[in-house]
Amino acid sequence: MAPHAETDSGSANGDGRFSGENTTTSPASNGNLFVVSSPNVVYTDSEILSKYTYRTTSVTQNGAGKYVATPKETVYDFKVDRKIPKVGMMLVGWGGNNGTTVTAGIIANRRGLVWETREGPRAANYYGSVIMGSTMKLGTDPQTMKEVNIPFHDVLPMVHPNDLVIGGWDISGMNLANAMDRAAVLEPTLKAQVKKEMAQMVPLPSIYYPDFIAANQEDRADNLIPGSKASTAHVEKIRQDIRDFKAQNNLDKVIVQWTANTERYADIIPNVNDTAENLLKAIEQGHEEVSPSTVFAVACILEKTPFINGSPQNTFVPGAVELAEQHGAFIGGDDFKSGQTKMKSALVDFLISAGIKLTSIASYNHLGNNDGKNLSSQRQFRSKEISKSNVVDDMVEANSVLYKKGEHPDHTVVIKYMPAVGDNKRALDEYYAEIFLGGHQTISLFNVCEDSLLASPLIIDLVLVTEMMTRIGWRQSSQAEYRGFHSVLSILSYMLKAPLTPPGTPVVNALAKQRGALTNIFRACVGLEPESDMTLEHKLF
Ligand SMILES: NC(=O)c1ccc[n+]([C@@H]2O[C@H](COP(=O)([O-])OP(=O)(O)OC[C@H]3O[C@@H](n4cnc5c(N)ncnc54)[C@H](O)[C@@H]3O)[C@@H](O)[C@H]2O)c1
Ligand SMILES: O=P([O-])([O-])O[C@@H]1[C@@H](O)[C@H](O)[C@@H](O)[C@H](O)[C@@H]1O
Repeated sequence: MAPHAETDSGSANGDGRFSGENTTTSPASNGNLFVVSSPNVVYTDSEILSKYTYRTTSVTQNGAGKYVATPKETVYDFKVDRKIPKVGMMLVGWGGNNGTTVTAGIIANRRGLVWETREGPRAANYYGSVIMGSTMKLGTDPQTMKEVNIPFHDVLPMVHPNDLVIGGWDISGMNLANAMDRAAVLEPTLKAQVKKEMAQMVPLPSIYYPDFIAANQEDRADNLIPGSKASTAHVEKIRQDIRDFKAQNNLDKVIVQWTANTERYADIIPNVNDTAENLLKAIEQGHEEVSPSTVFAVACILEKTPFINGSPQNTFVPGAVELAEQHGAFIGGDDFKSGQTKMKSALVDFLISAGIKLTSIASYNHLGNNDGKNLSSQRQFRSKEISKSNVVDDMVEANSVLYKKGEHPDHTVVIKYMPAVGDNKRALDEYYAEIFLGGHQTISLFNVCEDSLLASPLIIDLVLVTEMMTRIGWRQSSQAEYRGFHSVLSILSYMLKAPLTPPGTPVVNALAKQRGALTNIFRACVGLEPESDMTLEHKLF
């Protein structure tokens, strides 16, 4: 690859900051903060081209049953489209606690709002967003030997959330200002500053198949597309809604997220939803087992609009995954990982990788929002119980020193609906473990999660990362065409409880590994090695 060249429109300033072009209204999205000086990285007006050597270790077993570890190198070419597009975020369940909260939060940030609270003034921020609120190590200053860390958002030319155009659907026709009041999440002094704008926002009518969510949701359902089961007409209506939203707002692309109620699991039925062809036929025939979320997924796939499932149900039945692969459309899920489970995946990772034998997890919470009301119905709770329970599997299976094959900690999940606490979920967890010489360690946690304020930044991260993935191409040899990543975006796993992965690939739930994958894939796209904590430069001199 030719030595890296900076074009006039993207040149390093005197201080080495790279002032990229295609700036938008938001300062933080104003190109990259840095430039990579490498023969493997080329900056053009429209692209970042990098050659990346991916180093892994292939492990086999020899005749004597001994592992043989062989270092492997694969050279990839990555291409990043540097033009930051105008992006729409369409939420299914826009009138819910998460939908109203994330909408108010983006408006507050866009306008730089400050509001009074009992503890004094508070200013809009994106805390809790890994992309907007965290940093990554770029490298080390050779003079000072100190780490240089940059905002995560600056590693690639990503969209700024302030620039997102927001819309969506809800079975409740309440405008966003009244729905924000219904959610009872935000301070009145903040609501007062955004309610005028939000009162103009009214969710599009949506599809409602009563059997998939709790019966106690029926009283909200006053904003419906006719029809109480799947149909091709429903798919086409949703596709048209997406096209209309894109045209009305002059958007380059749209990302759709499901933040509507948790549905019951759909049965996987041969000749119904097991293949793409059967699923489309089942929808055409109005099969009762096709859920609203799967209809939305199919509509988005056919519209080549990325679709992310923020709830725990099995939206992506095998036929939906196959359809996404056939159409080269991005899908991702499942179930935002906001508070109790995020803590669990970090704590379990720490305990087991410290050689402490976790033997039981009691995971209880109660909450009083509409999500909790929906989950008070057993079939909807079951969807959540699955996503909250499976999050430790990979960490347990990876440690054969502590756990025999098939052995795992006891794990129970309890969720109770207690209206009085509203959106401020109380999570009570007990982690019980065996330690040295028959000892025990008991960790009890009381974790008050303001659920929508924790989930809303994840909705933003999912949109920003998904949109970025639509602008990244890869190939394995210079003769090949660039392609997109696999349709199933497992790179999103850090934000999700039950990560969806390409068929046949393993699920990684360990939080540090998930963040490492996100960080290092984005670094690779600008030709940088994975973050290494070896710091040999501080040890070998
Ligand atoms: N907030 C969190 O911490 C968190 C974390 C993980 C997952 N989740 C999941 O996110 C989802 C939303 O959470 P929430 O607190 O905003 O719930 P919510 O009940 O306040 O909002 C859900 C919204 O979806 C609407 N809806 C239901 N069915 C619909 C359909 N078919 N089409 C369009 N709209 C529909 C409802 O009217 C409601 O306004 C839930 O499934 C929840 O389990 C939330
Ligand atoms: O905090 P977390 O484990 O990510 O998950 C939350 C659950 O604890 C809560 O009971 C449920 O109502 C929310 O939708 C969310 O799933």
